[in-house]
Amino acid sequence: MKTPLQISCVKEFADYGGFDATGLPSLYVTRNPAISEAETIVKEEIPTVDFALLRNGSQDERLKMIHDIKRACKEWGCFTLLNHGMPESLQTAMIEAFAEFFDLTTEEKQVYNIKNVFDSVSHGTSYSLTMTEERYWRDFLRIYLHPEFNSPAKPSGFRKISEEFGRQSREILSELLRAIWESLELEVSFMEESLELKSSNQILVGNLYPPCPQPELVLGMPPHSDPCLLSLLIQNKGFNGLQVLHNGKWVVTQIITDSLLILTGDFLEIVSNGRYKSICHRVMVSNESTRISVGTSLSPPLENIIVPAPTLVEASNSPAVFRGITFKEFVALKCQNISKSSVMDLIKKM
Ligand SMILES: O=C(O)CCC(=O)C(=O)O
Ligand SMILES: [Fe+2]
Repeated sequence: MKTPLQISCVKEFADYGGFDATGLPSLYVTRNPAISEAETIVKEEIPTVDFALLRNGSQDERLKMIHDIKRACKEWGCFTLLNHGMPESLQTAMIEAFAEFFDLTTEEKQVYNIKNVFDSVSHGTSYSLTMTEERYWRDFLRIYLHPEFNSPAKPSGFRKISEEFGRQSREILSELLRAIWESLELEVSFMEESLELKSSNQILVGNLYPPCPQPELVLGMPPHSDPCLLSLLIQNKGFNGLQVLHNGKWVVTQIITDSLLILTGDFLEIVSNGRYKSICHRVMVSNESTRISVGTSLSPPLENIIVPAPTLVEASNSPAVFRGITFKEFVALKCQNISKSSVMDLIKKM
């Protein structure tokens, strides 16, 4: 029989129930309840943006949305997107398809065991690839969807659903990026040329957080920011595990079915020369329900060197805050430096 530590994924570990007798292995203990109690966790409303008004509203309505996006990006780094047009049935089907993948046998999933962050389809556990001492209560399946489409062979419906989910979310994220550009008073052509939005890198991730017997001691994901321009998140009904850091307080997000949650990423911070910061977020887990979240993000093509937008640098009369960097190099750096500030510091110009 396998002992808990020979079991590599949280799902197997939770299904196996080995911790009942042995307690939670110390490597999963990533929270100190005494420190956690001192933290402020609040339920504040995060800003909302109406996508229908951005797309089809009058000129005034559209301008108001650009203004709302600017405020949300500056003051929060996230917003709830309403009237986005993605059918609820497609969101549910995507979550279900990931659930079916996680329910495959260990042998079936093993084919995709992660070896490299750039693997086109990879299954793994915890947060960082470089297996540190700490483990997080999360299994994941990550897929590079665009410019080349990839999919696991099983479950059988996965390919079709992820293709459609990817296409619709890419359209939404691209439109939002254009609006973000406008909010920074940047030429959209700059984005088309230097960021090559048409061949942008789209990644799809499904996260599984099984119930944990001692949720107060673990984290599903540590505080982090996403290495992308912008990401979109949905989750299954039930436990609201995602928290975003806002003015020094952790705010519990409520991802409701008819809305999408949008988060700013590190490359938006780089391109905007620090005007829009990437948002720091973390994930809590429940002792009762299994949480599944699905995120998809747009990033610049792997090999393009991305610099802070020159017009923003000129306009502010101050030098560029960050050096130019490719997505590929940035992700490699990020894998070695989990905390966000250290990675951003590494690429800051002196
Ligand atoms: O599970 C969530 O809500 C967030 C997942 C996340 O932060 C990520 O995949 O980067
Ligand atoms: Fe994230």
